Amino acid sequence: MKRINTIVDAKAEIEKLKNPNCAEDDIFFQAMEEVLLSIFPLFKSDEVYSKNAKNAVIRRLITPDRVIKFKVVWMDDNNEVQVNTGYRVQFNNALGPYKGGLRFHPSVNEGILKFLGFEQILKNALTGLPLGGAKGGSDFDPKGKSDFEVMKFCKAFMRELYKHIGPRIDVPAGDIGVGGREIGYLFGEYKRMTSAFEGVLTGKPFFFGGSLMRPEATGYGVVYFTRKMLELDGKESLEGKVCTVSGSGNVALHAIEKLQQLGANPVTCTDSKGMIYDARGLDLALLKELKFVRRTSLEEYAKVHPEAAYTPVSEYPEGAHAVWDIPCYAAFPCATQNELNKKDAENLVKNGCVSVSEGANMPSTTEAIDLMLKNKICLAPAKAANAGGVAVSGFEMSQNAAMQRWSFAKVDVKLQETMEEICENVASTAKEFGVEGNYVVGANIAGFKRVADAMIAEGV
Ligand SMILES: NC(=O)C1=CN([C@@H]2O[C@H](COP(=O)(O)OP(=O)(O)OC[C@H]3O[C@@H](n4cnc5c(N)ncnc54)[C@H](O)[C@@H]3O)[C@@H](O)[C@H]2O)C=CC1
Ligand SMILES: O=C(O)CCC(=O)C(=O)O
Repeated sequence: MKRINTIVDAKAEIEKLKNPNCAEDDIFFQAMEEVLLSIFPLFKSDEVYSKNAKNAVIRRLITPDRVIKFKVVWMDDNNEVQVNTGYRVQFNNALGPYKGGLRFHPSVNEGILKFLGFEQILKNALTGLPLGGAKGGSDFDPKGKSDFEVMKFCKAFMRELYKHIGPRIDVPAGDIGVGGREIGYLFGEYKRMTSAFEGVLTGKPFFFGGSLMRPEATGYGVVYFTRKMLELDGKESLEGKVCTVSGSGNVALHAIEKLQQLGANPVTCTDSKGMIYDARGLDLALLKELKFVRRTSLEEYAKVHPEAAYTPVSEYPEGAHAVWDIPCYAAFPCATQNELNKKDAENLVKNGCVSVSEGANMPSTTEAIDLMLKNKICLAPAKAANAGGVAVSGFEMSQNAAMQRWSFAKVDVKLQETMEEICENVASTAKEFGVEGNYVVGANIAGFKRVADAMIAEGV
């Protein structure tokens, strides 16, 4: 990359990196563009990054070390053969072993995993732990599959993946569609294939090496980050405030749990079919039963609580999402990428929302981010706000390596410290680069600098 003097130079260089023949890469490009444009102040102020083209840090950073793609063949309950595609994108290991989740969802393709892997590099750097960045998964759809089918798929998936991972090489974890159940099946097969009982996956069930609090970590971490961000920005705390949350999976339900513990009132959650709005406050025990045990739709919630409103996705005007139209003090998008668009951001601003904290990876579109920042919403970007999950994964790796088990309280204290340190680091980086209060730029610069310095130090 040539020397970049202006934002126009930066945009022109980024344009050259686009792959016009691959629509799947659009989402990866969205993630990359957000980062590269927002680290522009760094290029202007620090010659190591802007002038030292021999290191080609940007080109090296945006190109995955390798993309592993494999066939997964398994038998369903009718003894029919099923074929899926499996992937692992090992993106960058400048700071430590490749680390990042596995996603099982029909939308999974190489572009989505490249976007998630790229974000993971900078997120992992922000934790301060020795972790590189990776992501993987499959287009397998766990919805409607029996427990036995999920097990057979996981085992077939690991029979290919095990060749490429290891506790000092690459340590996968969960993401959408992959929780404790799936990690348990994957770990069982890894052990069978290698005879090694080692910390090769995180998010394991507690009885064979999982860390206490890993299931809660991402959702709790988002709330800890938000609490600190509001304090630093001199805003009122979350106590007694109405909050809106999207999603109803691992991240969303644990964010709701922590919000309730801090005295806030989370009133919404969503799944791919619709939204629950319960103004009296959500019945979390019921949500956990519906989503973690019965694995069923949110529509069931309204059958138990007819006072709550259920809005199916189909009933809402095109281009906006019902959940972001509910007035709130703080919003927590915790479902999936690009679930909060410009129209949604306008609704949040109109209704006086003070902060938006991204529990999901890249839930806000570029236009939504611009609009929220322009309107002075405190925006906690995913790579900082949801880093609690991978941080506790890092703690799980430490416990496994030392053959130790830490208490829930110990992990909780370390998680709170980590989220507060990330928040302070991001806030002070933004201030240092003249964009005080802009956590998006602060997170991108702070994460990028740590990885880039390691890449420059290791040479080409
Ligand atoms: N599990 C973890 O530790 C971490 C997860 N994340 C991110 O958080 C988000 C949620 O992940 P999890 O809660 O772990 O997954 P999950 O599988 O437990 O739940 C997924 C959630 O996303 C919703 N969802 C999925 N596709 C959707 C769609 N097309 N439209 C609307 N809703 C949809 C589901 O209804 C569900 O609420 C994802 O963006 C994931 O990458 C980020 C950091 C760590
Ligand atoms: O725990 C991990 O290794 C990764 C979690 C993850 O996939 C994420 O942070 O998006």
